[in-house]
Amino acid sequence: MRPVLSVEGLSVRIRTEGGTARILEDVSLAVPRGGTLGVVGESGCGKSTLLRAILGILPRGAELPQGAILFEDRDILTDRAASARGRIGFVPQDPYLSLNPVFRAGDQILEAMRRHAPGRRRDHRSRLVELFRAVQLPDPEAALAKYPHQFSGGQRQRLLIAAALACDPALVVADEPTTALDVTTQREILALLRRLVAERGLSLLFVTHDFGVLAAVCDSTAVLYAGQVAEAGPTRAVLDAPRHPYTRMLLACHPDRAAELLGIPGTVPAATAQPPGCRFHPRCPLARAACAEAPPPLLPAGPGHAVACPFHEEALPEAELA
Ligand SMILES: Nc1ncnc2c1ncn2[C@@H]1O[C@H](COP(=O)(O)OP(=O)(O)OP(=O)(O)O)[C@@H](O)[C@H]1O
Repeated sequence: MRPVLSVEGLSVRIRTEGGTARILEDVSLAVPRGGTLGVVGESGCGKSTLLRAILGILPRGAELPQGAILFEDRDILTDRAASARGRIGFVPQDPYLSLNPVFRAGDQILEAMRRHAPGRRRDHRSRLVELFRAVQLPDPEAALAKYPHQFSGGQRQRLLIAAALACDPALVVADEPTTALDVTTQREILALLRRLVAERGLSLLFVTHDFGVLAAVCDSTAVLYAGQVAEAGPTRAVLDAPRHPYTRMLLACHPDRAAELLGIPGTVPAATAQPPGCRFHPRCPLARAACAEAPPPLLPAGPGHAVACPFHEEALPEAELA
């Protein structure tokens, strides 16, 4: 079956006063229909920019992206009529910042439903109550009349998940939707997302910097480093048998996978000063001259598993894995 979303050779650049920020470079990945893809990487590696490109909301100064973003087989970068607006649900990172405090939460979602699918208010209303029930908001009828501050953080995130589902999207993209929540609530929201994917056949693109979250939700994973895909494959293969030196070093820092990425020695380069070739080479213990010459292609590393490093079979020095 063809993927619901297929990003092919996507490059995103933004002009800034400090030069051109080369944020994403030749990124390819796919979200299978009814499947979940996680995109993981350190802060600044381009996760949010990837989502913005998919949602068609790149910031001011962005050049026309190179490559293609095929959503239900049409390129939403070039085919205006194929615009994905309203057909891709979005769950934002911070439920506290994503609702207008002066309007009832239900009205805000109903307004969005009306914009995307004109129809009778009563029908939208009953669909929203059904969605509130599906995301397990207590007393769904009463929830319609409440203001955002009358919900807890976890309940607000449930509201936003309901909002993302309201227009019956073919794909839901979620930008670290549990980061702002406490651990227990985080677990509940992840369980909810898993259940919705299973019961509603949702396709989900999930951005995170937390390997634990990734393992809990995503069937497949793409590891992003400085705007390039370092490694991609089934989540279990990427976590249990990581191939790229970057993934191996990250996972060695967090053997229990429960912690967030704290990073490895060095920093992600500024987007205006990306190194040539493999962008990880200045931090890589396996690097050699060739790594600075051209970006390495993704090479097969197992069933459905690919790695952008020709030296991925070499052992890393012990010190890097301590
Ligand atoms: N509008 C912009 N203009 C210039 N550079 C930008 C802009 N937006 C993002 N960047 C740069 O692009 C790179 C990737 O940023 P992005 O926000 O996509 O990363 P991220 O992986 O989502 O990070 P985080 O996990 O911290 O949210 C960073 O170096 C960032 O400074």
